[in-house]
Amino acid sequence: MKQIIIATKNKGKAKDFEAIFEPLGFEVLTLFDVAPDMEIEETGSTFEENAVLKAETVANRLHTYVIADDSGLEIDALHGEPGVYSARYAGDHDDEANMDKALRNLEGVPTEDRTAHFTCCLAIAGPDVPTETVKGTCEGVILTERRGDQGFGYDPIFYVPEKEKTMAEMTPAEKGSLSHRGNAIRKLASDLPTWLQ
Ligand SMILES: O=c1[nH]c(=O)c2ncn([C@@H]3O[C@H](COP(=O)(O)OP(=O)(O)OP(=O)(O)O)[C@@H](O)[C@H]3O)c2[nH]1
Ligand SMILES: [Mg+2]
Repeated sequence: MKQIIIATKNKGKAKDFEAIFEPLGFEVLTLFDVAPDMEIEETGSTFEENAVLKAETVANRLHTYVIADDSGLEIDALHGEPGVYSARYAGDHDDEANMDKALRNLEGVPTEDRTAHFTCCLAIAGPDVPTETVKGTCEGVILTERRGDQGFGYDPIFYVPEKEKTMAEMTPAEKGSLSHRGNAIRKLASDLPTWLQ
């Protein structure tokens, strides 16, 4: 089976990648498999800068092709917060505290003003090629309480009107069919055969 390395330590993200790449015949490896000691400080101020930083750091270390994902939630009524700080909004990778903070900051905001979107920037870096990036987005509405137990991050409060479900009420495959990550991967997919032999 072909292997693809995702420069992530987020197990929820890894599951999202597996739901999309496994049906295409790829085994998904993460930093836990290939470089568990690596901690990359995300010093960029945009999703793109952080995705490139993560992909190039790991590609330089391993001398092979690597994909990195930098992503986050932007809430319109909060002027784009939490944005690049999504993982560390209230506590470092504390999904429950992060959701509580978003809900608190949106208290009293009516449904029609609770619009938000997820963005996913993917960077693919390799030893002898310029790094490429692609972006995918997904539009939704922030609920007032959690619904569903799938996914990760803000999925239980991110409602997708077309599906009448939160992302946490979808299977991994259904989330992948419309998510910011799925949309970014589909843009990248046409390049994959030449990048990853
Ligand atoms: O509900 C969600 N559904 C998603 O599909 C999703 N995608 C991103 N996010 C949020 O944005 C942060 C990314 O930050 P991030 O790109 O730095 O990743 P991370 O730090 O979690 O892992 P790594 O890949 O850097 O190792 C994550 O932690 C989450 O809070 C999501 N929340
Ligand atoms: Mg991170």
